[in-house]
Amino acid sequence: MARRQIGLFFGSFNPVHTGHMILANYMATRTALDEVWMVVSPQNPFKKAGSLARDHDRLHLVELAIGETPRLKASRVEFDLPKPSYTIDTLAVLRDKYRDYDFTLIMGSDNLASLHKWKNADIILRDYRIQVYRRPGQEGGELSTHPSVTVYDAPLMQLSATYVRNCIREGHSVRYLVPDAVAEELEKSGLYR
Ligand SMILES: Nc1ncnc2c1ncn2[C@@H]1O[C@H](COP(=O)(O)OP(=O)(O)OP(=O)(O)O)[C@@H](O)[C@H]1O
Ligand SMILES: O=C(O)c1ccc[n+]([C@@H]2O[C@H](COP(=O)([O-])O)[C@@H](O)[C@H]2O)c1
Repeated sequence: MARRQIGLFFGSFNPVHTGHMILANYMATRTALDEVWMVVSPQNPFKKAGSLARDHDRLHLVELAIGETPRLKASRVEFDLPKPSYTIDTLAVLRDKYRDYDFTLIMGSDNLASLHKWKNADIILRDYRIQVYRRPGQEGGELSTHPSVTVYDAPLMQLSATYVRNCIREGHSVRYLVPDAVAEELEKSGLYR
């Protein structure tokens, strides 16, 4: 039987937005992947924790965003690992736990451009395939042509979690910037206000 192909889309998802969902769904339905797991990272090693909502709140929003969408899943695997969240360590845990699955990384071209600074980047590039999604105005740098990297052209959306957080703080609507269920929950909970 063919091994199940899982795409891992790591992110702070602070909060998850429509750009993330377009990317996750594109990778899950238009490439050789069987599923995409959206892995919520408690703490990106490169980002300040300052405006970061609680892990469980961010995970809940990702679960709401996914709803019943086929092939998409939310993962909390990093919640039980040391912080900050080093991707190589998470990959080792997942490989060990799911021996029948093949894991591929999914990332935006902005993250590819700084991948060389990640912990054990050389091992990540040697042992894993990486599916990259072009982010407006952000090229992936030299690694775009690495043999482990495939760059996909998917619909572009100029949107960031920072922009969504700023909208909320300034009292503007985020409807359509995030999935409906996420917009409702953000309004109800007062998160990022
Ligand atoms: N609009 C977008 N379109 C496609 N990919 C995106 C978009 N925004 C973020 N990504 C990708 O999603 C992943 C997780 O990103 P992250 O959670 O940091 O979102 P972000 O919107 O960039 O957040 P922030 O503004 O807080 O830095 C990264 O690989 C990033 O490249
Ligand atoms: O492993 C590393 O060294 C490393 C360095 C920078 C970022 N990452 C991971 O990359 C993912 C994307 O982060 P973010 O905040 O841009 O959504 C998140 O899971 C981080 O933990 C991982």
